[in-house]
Amino acid sequence: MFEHFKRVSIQKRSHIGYQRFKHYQIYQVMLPYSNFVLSAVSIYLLFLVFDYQHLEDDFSTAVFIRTTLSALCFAMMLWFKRHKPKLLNFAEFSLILVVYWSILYIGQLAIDVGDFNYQLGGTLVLVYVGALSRLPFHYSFCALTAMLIIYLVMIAPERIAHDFDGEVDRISIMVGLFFIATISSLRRDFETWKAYEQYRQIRSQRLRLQASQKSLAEQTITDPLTGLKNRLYFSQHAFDAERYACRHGLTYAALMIDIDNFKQINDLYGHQVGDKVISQVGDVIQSYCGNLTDMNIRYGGEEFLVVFLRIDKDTLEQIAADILRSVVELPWRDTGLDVTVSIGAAFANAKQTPLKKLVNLADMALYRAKNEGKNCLRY
Ligand SMILES: Nc1nc2c(ncn2[C@@H]2O[C@H](COP(=O)(O)OP(=O)(O)OP(=O)(O)O)[C@@H](O)[C@H]2O)c(=O)[nH]1
Repeated sequence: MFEHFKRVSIQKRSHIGYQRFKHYQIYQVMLPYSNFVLSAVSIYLLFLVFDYQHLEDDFSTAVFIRTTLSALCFAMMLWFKRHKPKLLNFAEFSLILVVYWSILYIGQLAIDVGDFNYQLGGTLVLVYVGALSRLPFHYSFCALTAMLIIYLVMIAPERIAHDFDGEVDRISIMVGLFFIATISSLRRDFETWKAYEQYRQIRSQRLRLQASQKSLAEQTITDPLTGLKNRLYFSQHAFDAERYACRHGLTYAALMIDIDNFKQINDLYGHQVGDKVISQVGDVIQSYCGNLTDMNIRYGGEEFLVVFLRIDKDTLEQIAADILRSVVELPWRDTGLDVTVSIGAAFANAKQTPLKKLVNLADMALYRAKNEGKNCLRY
């Protein structure tokens, strides 16, 4: 128990933690259970039947008070639920007090006609606060205290004058009820905190799981060496890209880029240097194509594929020329390592040529570039 108190007070001190708890209390506790308030209001309205028995001439006043207040409670709770759920605690707290006051007021009317036992309905409101309401403890405690005071001011003096012993009994029962309802509210608060703790843990586990699923999914479509998308990504998105290009009647284009004499680089300088070359060529391609496409793929070992859905021939040629030049200018020159790439390009109308065929055309053009001296662009 002490541990629980300590934990609650530590969490309450942390402002953000407390704000989150408040949010939980409103949206996960108060909101779903707010219809209970309406059932309590219905019971309050049903007491009209007894008003008729007890009040004789003042019956119409009671009818007016009960119907007006019930309508107000219904309307207010529904309105707050819909428009201002954050104020639901305050709304229920106010309604409890107004309803309690009205019961005692009707009780006073009964006293005026000589009936001293018609305010006991007020104790049902105390029971409601302890047993049914989902108000946080500080609201419940304030409401219970206020109700006790209202009773002591409005009803107790007249009843003491009428029946001292009976009223002392009644007040002691009310005080007992006050303590029981207070303790119930406190226990409810602890349970809410506990439920919130569990909810928070489950939620953070779920978020962690979602994040790791997302990063795993990202990893499966990303090439770890270059950070570009891999062939799996291409096969997953090729159909959508093709359909989009067809629907919009686009002429799409593909560049197939392959590092020249790469086996030799591996053999002469080792695989680590080979990896660095692949990674740097990937950076060059990304720097020229990244803004124009998200189909920037490491297609094979030292082979890259770029698909453009909207591009004109001049821009494509400019990009290819920039890539050829930038790869040659890579800082490897100082080490005596010559890095160049060959590029095959293809253009096609999406309605007539499937994307797979476009890629084949680019591949064939790459083959020509390799055969015609490498370090060049061919169609
Ligand atoms: N370091 C490294 N080498 C790789 C990787 N993937 C493939 N390779 C190597 O790349 C080389 C490709 O060689 P080839 O297909 O003969 O092509 P090439 O030597 O570039 O010849 P051309 O394409 O005709 O210019 C092979 O030796 C593969 O082992 C990789 O991720 N890292």
